[in-house]
Amino acid sequence: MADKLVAGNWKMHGSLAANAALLGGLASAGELGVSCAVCVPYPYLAQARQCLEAASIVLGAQDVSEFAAGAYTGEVSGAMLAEFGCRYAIVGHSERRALFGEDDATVGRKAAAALAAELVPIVCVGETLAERDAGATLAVIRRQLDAVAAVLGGAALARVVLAYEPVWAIGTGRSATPVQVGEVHGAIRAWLGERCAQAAAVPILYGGSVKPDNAAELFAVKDVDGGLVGGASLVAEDFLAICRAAAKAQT
Ligand SMILES: O=C(CO)COP(=O)(O)O
Repeated sequence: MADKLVAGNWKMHGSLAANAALLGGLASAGELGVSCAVCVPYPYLAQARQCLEAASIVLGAQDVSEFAAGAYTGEVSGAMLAEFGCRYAIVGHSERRALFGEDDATVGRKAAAALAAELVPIVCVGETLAERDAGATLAVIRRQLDAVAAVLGGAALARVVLAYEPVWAIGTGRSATPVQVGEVHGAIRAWLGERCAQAAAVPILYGGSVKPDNAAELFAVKDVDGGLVGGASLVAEDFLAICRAAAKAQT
């Protein structure tokens, strides 16, 4: 079985001083026994790269432009991120969808742009509470995934990471239950199986209030290949505890 992947999403948090302490804590942890990434704000990529040079933790960005280059003020291309040592780029995070108007098609184009720059897109999908209450969870996720597949095609799905992040579980302290997570991850795996020969090898992460005290039970769920961690990734001991829980779940 491939290593689980734990990716921290710092969101718009940090400062040079705070990052130095956090990254120093991560770097001093030694071998984690799991694949691990931190997705930091753009200006801190160079700092994170330097601090994590000797560590096995890799870098990611939290977004990427759908465009390769040109007159797109404020945008950052995949090639730029690759130059700064990024391996991953989160695309379609629910905060980008809800607060910055990214629609399903845009998310698909961003995933394609990441792949074109040889980055691995971490494609986020997830339902709102209203959608869950209306019984629309799987339909919403299928719609979001279909839009990505429409741009990428089936074969390229083998090169992405998917992340199920129920919107109602993000930053709320209310994680989805293992049963809820298992149902959606199973549906995503089945969706992959209809499109991609390597469906079993595509990592499907869970995100939404992953903490040290619930990580083990979430990572034990079938088809959960790791986590996308927000708030807890800002505290070195918490993030490392989550990584250790993932490593343990592999064995
Ligand atoms: O949005 C998330 C990761 O991308 C999850 O955030 P929290 O872990 O803070 O709930």
